[in-house]
Amino acid sequence: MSARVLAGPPVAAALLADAAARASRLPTPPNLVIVRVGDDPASASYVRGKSRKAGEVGLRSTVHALPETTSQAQLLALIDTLNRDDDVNGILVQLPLPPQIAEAAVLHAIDPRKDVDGFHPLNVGELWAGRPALTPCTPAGIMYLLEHYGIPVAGARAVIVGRSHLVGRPLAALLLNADATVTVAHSRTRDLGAVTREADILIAAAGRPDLITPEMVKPGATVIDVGINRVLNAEGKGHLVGDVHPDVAAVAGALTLVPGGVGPMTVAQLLANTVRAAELQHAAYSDSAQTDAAPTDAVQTDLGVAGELVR
Ligand SMILES: NC(=O)C1=CN([C@@H]2O[C@H](COP(=O)(O)OP(=O)(O)OC[C@H]3O[C@@H](n4cnc5c(N)ncnc54)[C@H](OP(=O)(O)O)[C@@H]3O)[C@@H](O)[C@H]2O)C=CC1
Ligand SMILES: Nc1nc(=O)c2c([nH]1)NC[C@@H]1CN(c3ccc(C(=O)N[C@@H](CCC(=O)O)C(=O)O)cc3)C=[N+]21
Repeated sequence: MSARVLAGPPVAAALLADAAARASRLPTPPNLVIVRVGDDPASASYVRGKSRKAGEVGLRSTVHALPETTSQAQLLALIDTLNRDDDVNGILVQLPLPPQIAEAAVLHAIDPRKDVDGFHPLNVGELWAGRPALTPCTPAGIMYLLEHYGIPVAGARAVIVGRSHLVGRPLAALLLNADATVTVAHSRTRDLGAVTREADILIAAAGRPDLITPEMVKPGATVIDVGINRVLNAEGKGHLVGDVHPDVAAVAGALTLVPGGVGPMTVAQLLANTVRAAELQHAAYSDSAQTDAAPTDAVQTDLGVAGELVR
């Protein structure tokens, strides 16, 4: 048996085409600002990829590359400026940050309506309350991929390996909201294989090459590989592998590959979130114009969250 490959790029293209069409109906092209601190080459390369894709679908994007020595106060000052700038629709601060900057302080500071990563505590809370507004890109991209390929989620047993704020936790919320029965495993989980073998849908997001081996997978299960691990081959050349051993393809019913699986979905979902944020901001502005309220500043304080519930 050989598993069906759930390819990411064609599905990402469909999501991007939809985002581009929606963007073209807005008065100005949505504007995404990406902030990165330090000179990690992998991080710089992701950011370039996101920015290039933004241009391809008719969005504007700006990258702020700050030095490794940037203080927390300096980063917060930049975020404050971006929050106040009505021409900025989405703000993404690339993680991880250097040790002198507290991640939580930064994520709290971003205006929740511009929080295209969905990491602000308001957006996290709304997601867990079952009222998702702006949702984290990798988990939302995985849900889109499952839906596109017709993988049933309601009633399914879903097991996520990894509990990060970036992937594992928000994905658990999205799967729960979609009526899956969800288990979240992590490094302290006892007998990981016994847990993962229960899964109809198994998501590996641990950042450990070959963590998921064939005997850990129920025959016919759908396996989603989120891991991005740079490893050296025998000739000393670097390449990317996921968290799932290649032999899992003989057991699984369907699976994603690395590269070419979840990664492109993450980028596409980021741009879809940017368009969504811009749509909500424009709708809020025109609603307030109808009621003669004072422009933007008043609107900004009246609105709670970047979601459906502001309507
Ligand atoms: N494709 C994409 O678009 C994206 C890919 N990634 C990739 O996904 C992977 C995970 O990223 P991220 O969530 O940020 O990583 P983190 O390092 O923040 O979290 C890893 C999680 O995996 C758990 N874990 C680690 N080792 C094991 C193990 N042996 N058994 C069980 N659980 C384990 C950890 O457990 P504990 O909490 O106990 O420490 C932790 O919860 C990385 O490879 C990253 O590069 C990330 C974002 C986007
Ligand atoms: N605030 C924040 N938001 C993020 O979403 C975020 C982050 N920080 N920090 C780092 C992780 C990682 N991440 C990836 C995005 C795209 C690919 C991607 O496009 N991967 C391609 C391969 C790319 C290559 O070849 O290098 C693929 O899997 O096919 C991978 C990983 C987003 N992250």
